Amino acid sequence: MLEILENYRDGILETIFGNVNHCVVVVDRDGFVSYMNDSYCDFLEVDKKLVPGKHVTEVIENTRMHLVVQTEKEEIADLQYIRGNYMIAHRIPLRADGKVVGALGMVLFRDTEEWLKLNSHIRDLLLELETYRNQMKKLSGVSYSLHDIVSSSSEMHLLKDKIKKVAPGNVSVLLRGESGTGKELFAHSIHHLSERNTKPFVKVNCAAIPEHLLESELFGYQEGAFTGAKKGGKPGKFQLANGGTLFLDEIGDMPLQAQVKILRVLQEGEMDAIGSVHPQKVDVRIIAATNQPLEGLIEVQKFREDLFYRINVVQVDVPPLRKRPEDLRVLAKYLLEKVTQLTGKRVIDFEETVYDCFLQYHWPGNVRELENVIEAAVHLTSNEMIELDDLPDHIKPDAYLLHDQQSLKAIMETTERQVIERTLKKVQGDKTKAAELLRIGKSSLYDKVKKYGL
Ligand SMILES: Nc1ncnc2c1ncn2[C@@H]1O[C@H](COP(=O)(O)OP(=O)(O)OP(=O)(O)O)[C@@H](O)[C@H]1O
Repeated sequence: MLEILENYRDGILETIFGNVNHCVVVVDRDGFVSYMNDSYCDFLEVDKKLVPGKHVTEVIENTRMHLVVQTEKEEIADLQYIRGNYMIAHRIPLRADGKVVGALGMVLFRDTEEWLKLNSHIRDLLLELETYRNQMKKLSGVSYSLHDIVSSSSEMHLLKDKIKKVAPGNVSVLLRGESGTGKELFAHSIHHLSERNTKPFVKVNCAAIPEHLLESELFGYQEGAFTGAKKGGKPGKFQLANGGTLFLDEIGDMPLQAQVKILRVLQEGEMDAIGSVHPQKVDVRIIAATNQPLEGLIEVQKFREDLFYRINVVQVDVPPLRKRPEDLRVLAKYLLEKVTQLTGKRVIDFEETVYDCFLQYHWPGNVRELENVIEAAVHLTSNEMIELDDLPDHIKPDAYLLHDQQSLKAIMETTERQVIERTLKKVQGDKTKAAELLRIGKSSLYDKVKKYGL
């Protein structure tokens, strides 16, 4: 057996994988393609002879093969956004002599349509499930699950794994991260994956409710509690969420008085509606979110330390978009499809220069800002491909050159820095590849990386 494998390795690989309908790819330890079968080459429309030796990220859109070699963890039946649709793929680390030497990737279904066709017998089931899911969303107020969180970065992958682990329990979760990073999507997903998912998911935006109304919003009131109180009283968000999950968004803006009351509910499981003399039992799971440094608010006595420890049982940090450039392409495509479906306008993709521009911009408003930029571009463009001209000026790389009165040397250096930074991001920090792409010597690239502190 060993002899056959050693002498006829390529022939055997080709016989096993070459004749199957599935797409198969093998990469080495550094993520360079060692083998790709005919089905995969045909699907990607690439020349089979040119593929070996290329980095897998250059050949396969949104691939995670190079990451699987690093994480050494298999990914089974993962959804991967490619050529305008989701395909279903396995990625398995290849081990030899106790270490990972590469990875094997197999596409089980090239798109979700193929999956549905091949599985006509479960199609009805899927449709039925979808109907129930929609009904449940309406009943419980949940509109997103982990599947709706589009990403291809390892940071988000790890985060989703963490969510899957903490969701089933009853522990309080504190979601931290800049505005627009997707904290609310994670809150929905936690509820969706918990045993409480048939019960309500209720959101309170602590920053949007005026301070004097917050308490009655949270705890409700009894009839006649104050002048102007509604007949029959009004239930608060805690009562509405009973048995389910209460999502306290922007918890850093919660007034101190309301914080004391919330703490009591969390500690004793009971609350008082305004004007009521009898405490009421409530059972809610708390998920809180903030983009403020709560520790700083504790120091200036705007946030209670005891409440902080109660809600911060598990902390989930959602990274800003600029720290996960691998997500930009998949997110941009996903959001483009979302926007075009709503507007009905046919726009199919972005020019490569637009993706480059997205990579160099720092996205202070994160995914929400990306969505707004794409929405505006779809409205402005007259083409099927979004071009640089369709983007707002402030995110374009040359906006700096047009608006700033600086010396030519300073402008050239800024441009050089941006180009190097962008190229390094594109090749995941591989300096040899970056030097090749920029057609400069490796030592020259090292000097510039040092000079600009990249
Ligand atoms: N990974 C993602 N995949 C798909 N859509 C996303 C993703 N992340 C964010 N979004 C979208 O971006 C927008 C902002 O997300 P969300 O409201 O969850 O952010 P947030 O962190 O809660 O913001 P804020 O702190 O301002 O409340 C929403 O329209 C959401 O659907």
